[in-house]
Amino acid sequence: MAFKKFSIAAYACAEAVPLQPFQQHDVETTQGQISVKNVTISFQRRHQKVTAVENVNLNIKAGEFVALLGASGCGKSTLLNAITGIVKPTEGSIWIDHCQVTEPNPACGIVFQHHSLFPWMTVLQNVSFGPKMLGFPAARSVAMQFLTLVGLEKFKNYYPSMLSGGMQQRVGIARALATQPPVLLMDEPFGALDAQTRSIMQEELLKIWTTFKTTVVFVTHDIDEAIFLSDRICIMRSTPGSIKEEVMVDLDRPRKPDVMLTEQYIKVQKKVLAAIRQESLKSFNHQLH
Ligand SMILES: Nc1ncnc2c1ncn2[C@@H]1O[C@H](COP(=O)(O)OP(=O)(O)OP(=O)(O)O)[C@@H](O)[C@H]1O
Repeated sequence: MAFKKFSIAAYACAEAVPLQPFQQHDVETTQGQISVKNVTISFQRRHQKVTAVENVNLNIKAGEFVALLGASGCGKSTLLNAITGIVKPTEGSIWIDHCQVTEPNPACGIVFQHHSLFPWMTVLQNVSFGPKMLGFPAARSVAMQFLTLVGLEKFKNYYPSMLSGGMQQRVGIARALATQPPVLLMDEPFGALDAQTRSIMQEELLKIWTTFKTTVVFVTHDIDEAIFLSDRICIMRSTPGSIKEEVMVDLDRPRKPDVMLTEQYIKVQKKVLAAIRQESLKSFNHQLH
């Protein structure tokens, strides 16, 4: 299937041809390399300057699954929003495939905690909206492929309000992937789901990622979620937010929930727990004062 190159200037400068859908895991992914260079992000809050993120350096390989893990308020969402181009770094720069991010750009698909589907559109209309906007030929059939990928092809004519929370998030994932972005940014996408649905969605996400090997940056508070999903966990420290430690997750793939019972998993968990607990206590005390 051939797709037009994106016409939006921010993405066109990468001179990238969008990934083909259903790219296999064993095919080496070359797009979606992220480079965060000396990034500091400050906000003006009334008369006070708030530094949300300070001097962050992070390199993410094409096709890598990286979790940003940290206590509430440590700057995870701010960093993610800077990668999307929604927030501008006060200092430093962010690059995707050697193209500097200066504005919101279609190289990144985004999934938030609360789905941001258009309530007046059907599931299919929601998923085909992005491809249509980017001028893809056959936007509807591309959208159908991604709906099939998340197992919701039978619900194409439903409106979002007719779906469960887990189904709405699946539509959100299909919508984010339908423009075939080299990077998928996920901000606590399963945070509002119950434990059972969340666990199923994590497995589903890994299956989708295995099929469509995009780079994923996944924000979460949840240690087990970060370990189960990712190749690497970046643990953030608070006030101001920065990367305290990186932990490699060298567990075999494909992963099933029972990986959590293995010695190897518990070893990674202990490492992450030790780093995060120190930071959580610090952040909690800071919020109290
Ligand atoms: N637009 C803004 N204006 C002012 N301050 C902001 C803005 N966005 C974020 N902040 C501040 O920056 C800090 C980091 O916020 P951010 O939302 O990135 O943290 P987080 O780690 O994602 O938190 P949570 O896990 O609770 O969502 C917080 O102190 C927050 O109040």
